[in-house]
Amino acid sequence: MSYVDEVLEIVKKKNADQPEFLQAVTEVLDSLRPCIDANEELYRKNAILERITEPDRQIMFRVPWVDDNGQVQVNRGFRVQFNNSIGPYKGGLRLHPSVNLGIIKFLGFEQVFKNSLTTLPIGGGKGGSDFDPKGKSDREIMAFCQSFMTELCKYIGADVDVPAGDIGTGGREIGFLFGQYKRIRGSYEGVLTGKGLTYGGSLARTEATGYGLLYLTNALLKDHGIDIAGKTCIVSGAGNVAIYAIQKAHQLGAKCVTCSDSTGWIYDPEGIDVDLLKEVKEVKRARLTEYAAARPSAEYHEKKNGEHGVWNVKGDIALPCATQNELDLDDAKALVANGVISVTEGANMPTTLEATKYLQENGVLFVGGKAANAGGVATSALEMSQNSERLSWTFEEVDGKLKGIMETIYANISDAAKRYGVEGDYVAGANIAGFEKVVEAMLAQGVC
Ligand SMILES: NC(=O)C1=CN([C@@H]2O[C@H](COP(=O)(O)OP(=O)(O)OC[C@H]3O[C@@H](n4cnc5c(N)ncnc54)[C@H](O)[C@@H]3O)[C@@H](O)[C@H]2O)C=CC1
Ligand SMILES: O=C(O)CCC(=O)C(=O)O
Repeated sequence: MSYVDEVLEIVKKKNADQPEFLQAVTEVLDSLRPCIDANEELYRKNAILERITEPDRQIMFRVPWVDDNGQVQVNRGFRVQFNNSIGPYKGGLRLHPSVNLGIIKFLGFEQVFKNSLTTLPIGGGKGGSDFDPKGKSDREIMAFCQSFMTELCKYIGADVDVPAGDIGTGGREIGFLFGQYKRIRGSYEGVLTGKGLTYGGSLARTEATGYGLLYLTNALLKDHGIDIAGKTCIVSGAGNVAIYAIQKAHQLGAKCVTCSDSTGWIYDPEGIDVDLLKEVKEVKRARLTEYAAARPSAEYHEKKNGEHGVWNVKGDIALPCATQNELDLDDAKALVANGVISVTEGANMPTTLEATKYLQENGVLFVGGKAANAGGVATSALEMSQNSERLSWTFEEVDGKLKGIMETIYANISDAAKRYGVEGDYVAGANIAGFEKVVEAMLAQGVC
């Protein structure tokens, strides 16, 4: 049996109840085959695959907090510190009722490769809670964040582990978490990224994941002789990533005609109005029905199970920016039938394994989230640099570095795929390029 198959079997046995983690590991190890085969003896002797698929540590804790009725609520908190071979653990905190250990492990595992691709010195980790921020008052959010950080603060630090935002964790939550860390540890340090601009945040971090997604998409299309200007984009999600992806796509001359949230989706043939979307989602934290009510050109569709939603809309460029496994095989078939040119993932693992395979086999240019959405964490690393030197860079400086990083990521994943004889397979290219750097560091640091 090959080394990859042996380790896949072990991982499946050890983590049988964690489907998302198994999906992420299967995708990575399968696509690493050419690289592993070329170095099998060395990697096997050093148990590289066994070590890279097992987190350094998994922390789970109780998060008690008091709601507005005086009732004590209890949630479960997680931080998975996956691999710190190339830098301190780095990755977001997800607050969503669906969060469990397997989901945090899949996200932490992906973060190891993604962070390596950024070219910056950051290891991989992820955390979160099954707490649902929807419908909570600001005081309830603060109570939860303070309790969560009271436990988490024992395990993190500017040179140890630096959390950030993800689904359900935005500027408001990062502020409450930072305040509690400072209060307990007595240290004013860059322990979180995505901070407000008055207390150590970086310009362009809010925009970075969405902007970075478009910088990479543009580099991909250019390399294939395609002009992004004039193209139609289909976008899912209506949160941080989706909003700034739409904004940058419009700046580049494309038109985004859809967005979605967990209850429904919008088709707006005149192009999504970003200012209105920001008002509805960032300021009012409301549903997309409010967007439709204020915009005569928009149609609102209630989400129905089994329907393709935004993936049925005809477009050239698909940008999944909501959540994992939101684009399945049937959706992929609908996209191909409608002539989609590219799919670049703003979310983490939004496309199922079967859908990815179908898109690739049908000639769609496909770049997975580890490369395509790396602009967020890359800019977080730039925030860490600014905190270390006690300086703030201009928006143009940060945005310029972000663009350069995304273009380098595209060049590196494209080159890695070519080196291993799988030209144009950007999933394999990203996994190989991310893996090579981490493994070199692991080998240099001995058995740990
Ligand atoms: N915020 C960041 O810097 C980064 C985020 N990501 C990933 O991007 C994705 C989106 O994250 P954010 O925009 O930050 O979160 P967010 O909380 O700002 O927004 C998430 C959006 O997706 C929608 N959504 C959630 N589940 C959905 C579903 N089942 N169907 C349709 N819409 C759904 C929500 O209603 C919300 O509008 C996640 O997969 C996250 O892990 C990846 C890299 C960095
Ligand atoms: O900025 C960060 O550290 C985290 C971003 C993130 O969670 C992600 O890349 O999925």
